[in-house]
Amino acid sequence: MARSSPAAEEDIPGVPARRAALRLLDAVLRRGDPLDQAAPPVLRGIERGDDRALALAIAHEALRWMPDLDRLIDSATRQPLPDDAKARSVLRLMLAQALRLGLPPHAVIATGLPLLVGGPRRLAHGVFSAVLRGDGLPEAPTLPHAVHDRWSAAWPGRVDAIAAGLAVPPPLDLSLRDAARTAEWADRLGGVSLAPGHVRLARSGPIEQIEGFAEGAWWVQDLAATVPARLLGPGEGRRVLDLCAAPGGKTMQLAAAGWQVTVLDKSARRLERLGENVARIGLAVDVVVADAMQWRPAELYDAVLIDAPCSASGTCRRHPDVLHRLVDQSGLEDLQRGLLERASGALRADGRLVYAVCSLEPGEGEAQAAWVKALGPVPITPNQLPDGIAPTPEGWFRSDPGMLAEAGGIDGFFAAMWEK
Ligand SMILES: C[S@@+](CC[C@H](N)C(=O)[O-])C[C@H]1O[C@@H](n2cnc3c(N)ncnc32)[C@H](O)[C@@H]1O
Repeated sequence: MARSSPAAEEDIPGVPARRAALRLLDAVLRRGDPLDQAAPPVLRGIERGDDRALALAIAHEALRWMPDLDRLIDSATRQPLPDDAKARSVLRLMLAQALRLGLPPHAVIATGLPLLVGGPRRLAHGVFSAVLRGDGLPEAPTLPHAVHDRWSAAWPGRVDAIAAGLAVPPPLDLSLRDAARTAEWADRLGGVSLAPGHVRLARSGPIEQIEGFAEGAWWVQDLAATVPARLLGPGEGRRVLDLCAAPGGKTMQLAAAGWQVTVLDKSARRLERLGENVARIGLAVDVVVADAMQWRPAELYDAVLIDAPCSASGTCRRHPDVLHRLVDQSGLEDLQRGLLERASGALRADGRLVYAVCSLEPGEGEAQAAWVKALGPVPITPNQLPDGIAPTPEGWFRSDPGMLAEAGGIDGFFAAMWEK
């Protein structure tokens, strides 16, 4: 049989999406790029929205289940493929499609093997078929070794629940512009609410098609990420500094709650997105593009919210790439302390400071909160948190992806509050 040329294979429908998924995997594993950052240039050449979504879904599931997929691959080869072998990556993607996305094996083979032009296609075909004849994946993904060891030490007894929380892609959480209409929107969208101003939907797909998007009735935001702004309560026209604000999830909550918001971020590009988001919701804020470590406020604020840059490991349900990119956090931890000092300086007397990170690393959360000595702690109360989550004994908020399992889970987050 004549071998088909690479160009002809590229024409097979579905191959470009798989090729894009392979490039995404490569960007994360080889270059350490965040998937969100790698995706736009990789997906730009793919015309159809559903193909772009498929490429992302394949990469997500391969990263979410990678240690388990690797174990299955190794169980079906006499000589283990090197970690960075293209055939291993292609097999991870093929198995993620068959075992996680439920795509028919013949379609997976037809669109997967063309990625191995001139490579060990026969071997890949054999391994794929052998794995499909086996027991498949466990109920919960196995965490990469380094992550498992670190979280076992940090959260004794929680690591299995955290891994179980990663087993399925999370639901879609919406924050409402008008929290007084929570029951109405939950009903209209067929969702459930776990806190005022929050609606959770089981569905995924293009968010633009969900009712209320065009009129700016809501924005997408994980339930855990809504806690820091909730802690500050209604603004009643008072002034808040939203430090490290882009792309603006917490900004919109604060503005919708009646705060006069000044947002600051060092990324002009991310602030552009914040501007679009805020405009869609019909809110207005003052914007400062600056490095928070250099900027000096002209006046003091009634409140400051720091949503500090961090490892983002708490978002591993939505962004499984963070499991494979976790690096030395010491630089970030220094920056977080610097931001805490700067923020205290921007607060007026009696002003409140909230510090938050979407991290499961205690060094970025609990240790930073314990380090703050110059301000008076304001313990978080149970009614400030979603039902089912209690404040820690120190009066902080700590969530992890194993919590609220029956209700669809929650991201890992930390928040603490002080008064000057
Ligand atoms: C966790 S994200 C903020 C998410 C945002 N608060 C929200 O709710 O949508 C952290 C942000 O910190 C910004 N950032 C990092 N270092 C900074 C610095 N030194 N000064 C100002 N912003 C910084 C990043 O550009 C990024 O937008």
